[in-house]
Amino acid sequence: MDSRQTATFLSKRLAAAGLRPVSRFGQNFLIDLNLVDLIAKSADLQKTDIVLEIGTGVGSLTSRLSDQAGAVLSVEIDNNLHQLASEELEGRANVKLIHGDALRNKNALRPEIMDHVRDAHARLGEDSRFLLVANLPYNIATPIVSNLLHEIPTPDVMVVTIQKELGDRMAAGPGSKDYGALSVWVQSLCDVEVVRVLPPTVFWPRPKVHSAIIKLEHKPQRRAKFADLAHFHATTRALFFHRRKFLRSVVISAFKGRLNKEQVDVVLERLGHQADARAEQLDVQQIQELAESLRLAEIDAAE
Ligand SMILES: C[S@@+](CC[C@H](N)C(=O)[O-])C[C@H]1O[C@@H](n2cnc3c(N)ncnc32)[C@H](O)[C@@H]1O
Repeated sequence: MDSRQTATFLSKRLAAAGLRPVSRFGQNFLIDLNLVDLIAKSADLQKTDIVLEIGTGVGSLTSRLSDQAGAVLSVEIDNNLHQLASEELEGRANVKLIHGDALRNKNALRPEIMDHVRDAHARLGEDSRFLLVANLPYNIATPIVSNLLHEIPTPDVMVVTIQKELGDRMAAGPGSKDYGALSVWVQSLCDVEVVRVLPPTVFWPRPKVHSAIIKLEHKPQRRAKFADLAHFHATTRALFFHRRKFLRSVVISAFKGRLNKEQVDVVLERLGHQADARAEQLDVQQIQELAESLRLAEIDAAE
């Protein structure tokens, strides 16, 4: 089927069930089946892999994942689509569908998700890989990826279709307008690769923006360097919260009540940051060093 035929098929399939795509749920279905294959292929799936998909839709990517992986867990917020996908995927013993919001709130996943992943790990063996492979709804792509990086097990690989602009932010380096807390957070733990930029025409209905298939490869040796990952993430977000302000005043206000101005100055001077430095000029390693020095200064100050 070419893209037009797939779009027609999908719209008929939904119409037969009395449904139409719901824009608030980011229901832009991938209609170029070669790209559905490219997403699955980029994950290089094996029969011992556990795959999480957020946004089952009508189950087209899910069925490919089920063919190639050991276990697939797919979450869909829309009850109508969840029902359609359940019919579509019936009889696939390695697929578990969950109906509900994949997020408990902006900062946490639905707890059931990781419970299922850990169960699958116990079944398939501790050496099995855990992957996120999904055509993500745009509005929750950042919290899904960011929150998963806090989870244990952390996905070994994430292959996701997201808004291109978000992919640019994940991959950006210092000095670029896209560089920010998300770039630092993601690159501190993963290698980031833009696999393919996708025009709106490969989706039905067409979104207003370009998308991209992004591959994130988790690097456990990078993670092992952090004494307190949650503190690092919170500090990174605070450092980029007021992009135009000087680093010194950003740090002073972010650490108010924890470090006084003199203590902040000691840290900044020791790391060689000038009075007019801004967070966006510091590379990932410099942000890591700054966050860790601030954490240690905070512990000293509390003693
Ligand atoms: C971009 S579509 C992808 C659908 C399908 N996997 C595909 O590739 O064509 C995103 C899907 O995520 C679902 N969704 C949106 N918000 C969600 C949430 N918070 N939790 C779980 N699923 C969600 C939408 O209903 C929609 O089916």
